[in-house]
Amino acid sequence: MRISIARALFVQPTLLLLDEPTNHLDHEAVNFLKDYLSGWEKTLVVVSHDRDFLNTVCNEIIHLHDMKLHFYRGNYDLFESEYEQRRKETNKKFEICDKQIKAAKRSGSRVLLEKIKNKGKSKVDEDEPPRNTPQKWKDYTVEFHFPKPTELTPPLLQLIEVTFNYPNREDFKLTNVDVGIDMGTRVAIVGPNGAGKSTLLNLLAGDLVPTKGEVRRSQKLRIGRYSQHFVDLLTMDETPVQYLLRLYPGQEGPSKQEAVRAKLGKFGLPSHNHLVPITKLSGGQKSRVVFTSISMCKPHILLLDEPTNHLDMQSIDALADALDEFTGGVVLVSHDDRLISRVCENEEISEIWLVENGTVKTFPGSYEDYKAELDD
Ligand SMILES: Nc1ncnc2c1ncn2[C@@H]1O[C@H](COP(=O)(O)OP(=O)(O)OP(=O)(O)O)[C@@H](O)[C@H]1O
Repeated sequence: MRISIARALFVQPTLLLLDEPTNHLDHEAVNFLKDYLSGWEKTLVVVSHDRDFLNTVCNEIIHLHDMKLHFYRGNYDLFESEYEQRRKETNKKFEICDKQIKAAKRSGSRVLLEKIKNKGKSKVDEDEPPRNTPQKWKDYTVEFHFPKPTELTPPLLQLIEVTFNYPNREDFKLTNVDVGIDMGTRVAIVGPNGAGKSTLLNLLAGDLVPTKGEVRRSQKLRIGRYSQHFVDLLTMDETPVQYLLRLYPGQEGPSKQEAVRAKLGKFGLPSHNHLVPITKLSGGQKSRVVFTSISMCKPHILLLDEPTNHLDMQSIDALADALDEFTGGVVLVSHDDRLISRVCENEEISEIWLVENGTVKTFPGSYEDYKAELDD
């Protein structure tokens, strides 16, 4: 990511187009990019889910809503408050019109009903308000949910005095790694790019085997994992419904297919995408299939590596809400400030693991303290 951004900036373009530029960048690199782009005098068009980044570099927001582009002046915070205002005003107009239509129907006055409903339209449909009468604002809702896991006796997962290095990589080694996860644990793994955060997560998951030391894992432990690797591993020629029914055939209810579709819908995958091959879905849509699958495996621990890279802001908030409610353990590697802040909100139950200089230490402070230390 650093290389492709450097390449784009180097040619000093008149129009700079950036698609999720903060994905994969560490805190320092994001700060550099924010400063650099704040002084950018030419045109910049950016797609990003990074609220803080948008607040710093943007002075106009284009919002795609209800199949139309809506233009807002100002940064993301201003967009958000104006959006909310537009939403409230639209719904208020809709409610007034709806009340008038209901009152006219009750009165039995067809003339009055036509007058309200028929502004600019010749045919009156009793049940459907015509398109030019005020419509209810089309809200976009998404709800993530991870079911309550069965209780297991602690410790759930432990790395004891672990050392790890990749074959033929003399320049990188993790040593003296001593960490543990239990039900209710909230951990954010932080550190610079290339420090070993994903490596640590892979050691916890059992995908990598320590060179030295011990891994203790509760026998019945189920782990839910998210990373780009898992998105790439989806079977692309299956539909989301086929894929999930193959993994989890025992669905309850009269229709197994409908049970799976209801879950996909909650995770924000529109229904017209449920029955098309996964290969035709966008990155964000594929990641919703992975999240649905994680939820269906009823995990005790969630190991999440950059889960927000393809998610929109509403979905990031929905993920944060779901993690908040989840009673199992959560270990998160993310460059998304907002998500880490949410996961580590309660300092009593959360920990920051700092991966740096070849080892892992618990940072003595909050995530805000960690960021302040980096900014000094
Ligand atoms: N499969 C592999 N084989 C050899 N070296 C690897 C492998 N995977 C990662 N590395 C190296 O191990 C080091 C740590 O990588 P890792 O992906 O764990 O870092 P990270 O902290 O997650 O980085 P980032 O923030 O950029 O995602 C890097 O130097 C990387 O080049």
